[in-house]
Amino acid sequence: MSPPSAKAMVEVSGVTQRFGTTTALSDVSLTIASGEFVTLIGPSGCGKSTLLRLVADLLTPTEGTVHVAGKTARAAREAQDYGIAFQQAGLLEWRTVLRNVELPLELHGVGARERRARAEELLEVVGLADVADKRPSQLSGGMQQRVAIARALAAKPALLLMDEPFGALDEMTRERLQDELLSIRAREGTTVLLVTHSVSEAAYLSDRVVVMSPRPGRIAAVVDVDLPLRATGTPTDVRESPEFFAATTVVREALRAPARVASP
Ligand SMILES: Nc1ncnc2c1ncn2[C@@H]1O[C@H](COP(=O)(O)OP(=O)(O)OP(=O)(O)O)[C@@H](O)[C@H]1O
Repeated sequence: MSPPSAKAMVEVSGVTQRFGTTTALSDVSLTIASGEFVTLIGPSGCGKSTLLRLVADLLTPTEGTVHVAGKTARAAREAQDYGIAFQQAGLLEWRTVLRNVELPLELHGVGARERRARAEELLEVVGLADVADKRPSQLSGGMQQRVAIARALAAKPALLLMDEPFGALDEMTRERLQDELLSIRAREGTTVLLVTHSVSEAAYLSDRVVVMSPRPGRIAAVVDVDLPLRATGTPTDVRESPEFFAATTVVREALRAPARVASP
């Protein structure tokens, strides 16, 4: 077995995941470079969440290996090398919204004053400053998801693992948070692995879109996305650019006939 490579943030090698008689993933290998933004897309049940959970060490692969930041997935979890925002927000009901966002900072031993300032800043970013003192159950599903996103970002992790983080949000909030995520990523050099069902979201955010096929889940195609206007244009320029439309077309086609590696 080859050692994990130095510059890879995530290295999944020959992973098969079985649940009883169900093979959720079959021989999946994926390397994500440090600073890369990769999305997983594919039909329901193709194993996207399973792959994310393996990287997060919430599952141990039946076969194969997973390395994160040059360590085993277990060691990376223990070192809290990544932030997680999953479909179920997973907030702690006995803590206020603010104290939920502070949690990863507490675990990293950050002092109370700095913790509070950072959590307040992030609640501002996700547009929830005014509900900082509420309990999670007093918030709508979309608001809870935004708290989970703020919490995932709190400790400025080198790696963000996100499972449909924008799923329950209205279109305007979704686009605003997508842009916020891109600017945080540009600022901090964060590596992101994100699961989505949205072709346009995948094309808009990613350096690479990994298209998965169902039963058993495999990587069917990898689409490189290059949107030159990301560097110089506004979000609207990017969303209306021919390169963006070309990328969404290639991803859509790969989803329909997933059997090749493609580039727009
Ligand atoms: N803990 C588990 N126990 C048994 N089967 C599981 C478990 N987790 C996932 N599966 C099965 O593995 C397969 C892949 O599930 P997974 O949730 O990874 O798919 P997905 O692509 O994320 O789906 P969706 O897009 O609907 O969220 C499915 O057949 C699912 O039923």
